[in-house]
Amino acid sequence: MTTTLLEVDDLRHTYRTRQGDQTVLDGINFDVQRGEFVSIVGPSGCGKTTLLRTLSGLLRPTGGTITLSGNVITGVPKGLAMVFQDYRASLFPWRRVGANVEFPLLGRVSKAERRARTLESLSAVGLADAADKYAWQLSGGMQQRVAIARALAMRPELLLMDEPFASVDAQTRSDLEDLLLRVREQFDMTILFVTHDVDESVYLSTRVLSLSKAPTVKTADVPVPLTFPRDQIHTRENPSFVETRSEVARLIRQASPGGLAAAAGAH
Ligand SMILES: Nc1ncnc2c1ncn2[C@@H]1O[C@H](COP(=O)(O)OP(=O)(O)OP(=O)(O)O)[C@@H](O)[C@H]1O
Repeated sequence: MTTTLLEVDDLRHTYRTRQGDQTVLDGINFDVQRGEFVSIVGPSGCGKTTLLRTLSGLLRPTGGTITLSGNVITGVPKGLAMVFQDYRASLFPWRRVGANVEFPLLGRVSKAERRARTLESLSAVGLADAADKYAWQLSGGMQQRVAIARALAMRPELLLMDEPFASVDAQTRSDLEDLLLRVREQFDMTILFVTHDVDESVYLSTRVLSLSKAPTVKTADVPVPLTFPRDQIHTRENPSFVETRSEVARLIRQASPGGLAAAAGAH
């Protein structure tokens, strides 16, 4: 039986600046069921980050409602964690890895529980031995694994990820994708994942939502007809993968005709 974890109803956001108003989200509707892995794709600047910021309670939308586990979000909700693209800005470089993972739990759970969760989360991302290192001593991919461990330690019902693998090299990215699928299963998490990468969206997800350019609406809700576990070679060769990736790529192209080439005036 599926149960709804997140409900987004007619979500709207207009930035009010000195240069004038800019409507970014223009009535977005979707639900996420518990256990789903939903990716969001759309043209650059369409408001994906704005959407995640409203979902995380960091930005109050100018219209619509967001409900998590039946509660309307009015501030930063419990049960939610977020991983950003820029791991350098999200970790404290001068703190040890263990202290970074533990940080959001301070004042929330007992010391023994913090220790246990930190160890479990770092083990899950393959960094149990790195707890005493400083974050600055780690590679980019390892730092992003620490950021994932920190999110896991919070035991979130919903994990929001904003292009988390966009700043690492291709091999590290594949490794992180597979790691994320493993920990999702181990921790029984629901994930909402923003990415620019069509292949990544299909590889990871149970469903892909595509957005138009701003003022932004949802243009399609594409189910991914692939089972888990997934495999970087075989899944990507699967005809269902190839077909779904073409569909998502077409949707993005339609949303942004000409793409960057048109924006740059290229022929
Ligand atoms: N704090 C803000 N004040 C005013 N305008 C903003 C603010 N944040 C974002 N915007 C504008 O809102 C629009 C959407 O930005 P947002 O970062 O949400 O898009 P995005 O889809 O995540 O972009 P990208 O794909 O390039 O990462 C952009 O035109 C941006 O300039």
